[in-house]
Amino acid sequence: SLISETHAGPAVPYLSSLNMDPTGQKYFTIIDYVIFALLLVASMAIGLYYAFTGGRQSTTQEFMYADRSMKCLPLSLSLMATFQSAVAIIGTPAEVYANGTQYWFIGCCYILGLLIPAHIFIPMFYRLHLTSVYQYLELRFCKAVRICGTVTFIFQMVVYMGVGIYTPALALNAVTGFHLWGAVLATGLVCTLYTALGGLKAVVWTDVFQTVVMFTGQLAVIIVGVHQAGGLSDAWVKVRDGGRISGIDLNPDPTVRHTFWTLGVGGVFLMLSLYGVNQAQVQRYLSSRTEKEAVMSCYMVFPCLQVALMLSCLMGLVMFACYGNNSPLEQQYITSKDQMVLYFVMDMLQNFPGLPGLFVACLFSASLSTISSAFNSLATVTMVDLIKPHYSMTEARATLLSKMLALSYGIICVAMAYVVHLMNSSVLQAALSIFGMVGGPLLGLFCLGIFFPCANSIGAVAGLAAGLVMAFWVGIGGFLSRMPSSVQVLPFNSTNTSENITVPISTSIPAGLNGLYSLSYMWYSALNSSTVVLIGLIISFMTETFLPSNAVSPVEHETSV
Ligand SMILES: CC(C)(CO)[C@@H](O)C(=O)NCCC(=O)O
Ligand code: NA
Repeated sequence: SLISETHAGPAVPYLSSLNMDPTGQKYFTIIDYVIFALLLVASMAIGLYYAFTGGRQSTTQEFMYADRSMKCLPLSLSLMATFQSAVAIIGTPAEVYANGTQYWFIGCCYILGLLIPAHIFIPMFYRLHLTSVYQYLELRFCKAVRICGTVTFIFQMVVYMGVGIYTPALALNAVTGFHLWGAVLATGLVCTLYTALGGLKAVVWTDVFQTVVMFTGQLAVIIVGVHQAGGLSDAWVKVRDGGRISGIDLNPDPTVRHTFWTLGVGGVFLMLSLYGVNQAQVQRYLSSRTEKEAVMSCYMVFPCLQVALMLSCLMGLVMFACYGNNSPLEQQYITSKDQMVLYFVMDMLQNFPGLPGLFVACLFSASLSTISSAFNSLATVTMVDLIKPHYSMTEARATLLSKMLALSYGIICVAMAYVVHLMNSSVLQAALSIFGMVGGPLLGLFCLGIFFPCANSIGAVAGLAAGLVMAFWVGIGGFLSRMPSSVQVLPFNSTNTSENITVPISTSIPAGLNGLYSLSYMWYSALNSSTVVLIGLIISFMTETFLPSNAVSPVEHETSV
């Protein structure tokens, strides 16, 4: 069976430190399993519904772009759900518990991070009537640049999918003994099936359903948690006295992980790469009935994201109100920060049968909605950018092939989960770093094309390559140089967060390379996209000057806009 109720001893070594109640109260009850199963069944049912209604997914237009007939409300929920996975649900509360509400200021970057896509990227892409966002790169530069863009995107989403599917399964396994690979396979299978059968319509409508489950689960845990902490005012006093309510940190030092500048300004570039030029999102904009509706759906993402952010930050505060500085991590009931939330849920909600199940459904909803969007967008770009230009085929065959591609990406996703299993990092920072390291250069490539008419194809390819090299150099260099401290347990026992900050300050003005390596991961998008633009411009200038002009052949720039 997929779900085992007993622990596999040696496969999960840290379970011995879990201090399991001998009566087994931290295990799932049958109601919890039923609720989890219901989530999978309902998602599957939505997929089947769209497989057998409408055009029955018989054209690529329907499979990839929902016949370009979507309305703004479902689209906005789906846009939010795409990059809101179990990573955010688990990672944000753990971050807020340990370091206070500073991370909440990331909400500031949503303003420009959505206004710019709504008024610059969406109108342009929508009017070009693109089949994939990378087609723009061919219109602006040449086919080679398009293929580079597509391959970079595939890489980004495949890695991200691995993190997305593995995170909830791992946390669940560590805290409840829920079978790790059973959970990975169950979600991978269900998600692949409804995506391959129901196309974008199924993906969007399951996203809507899953968003509701996600918000409900979080809200339920917060309400019960506040009750357990002794009510609202008691909870507030505890988090305030524990120093978890952070004021705005205006420290301009770009190496400090979370300040107003890294989150509010660095975050804008992150948002642009996700909500401006990422195929998963652009596909949704392109599938709306009108351009106005596409812009509206982008606007509507703002309140949805704020609600999601608020719920996950509140969860961290409630956790602090319940545990104070006696974190389960410190007590060694768990082994990593990412297990905190589930431990909290299992610990506090024991007497509320069904609630742990609802929260697990919430976690998996968050991940299913992310992975399904990834499958669909990956199948789309592989078909439209890599296969169709080279092989002519009938519509029926193209649709069948797209469905097969969605299935294949499902298998790749499970394989990636295994790769992530071999690595070990804080999931929230890992996911946001991937966005910055691979999404950042892609953002730079689009900006080079859109804002700099003088850039040419050679410059674009060279710029993208330089951006990716910079990304991996700084990203991996930073990861390795932080290795020792990232393994250490954070100082939970200090009562004041400002004490946590003063420790590293003495060594925080490193020279040369170390300075670059200690750059906050929130600046990765900005750094890498600027690198692409800068190198792209320099190389364009050099090739225009030193090569005969017909050697670079820049294509007419956006004549149709
Ligand atoms: C990407 C943002 C900042 C905005 O959508 C947020 O949803 C987030 O922190 N996501 C983390 C990655 C994830 O949840 O998979
Ligand atoms: Na999601």
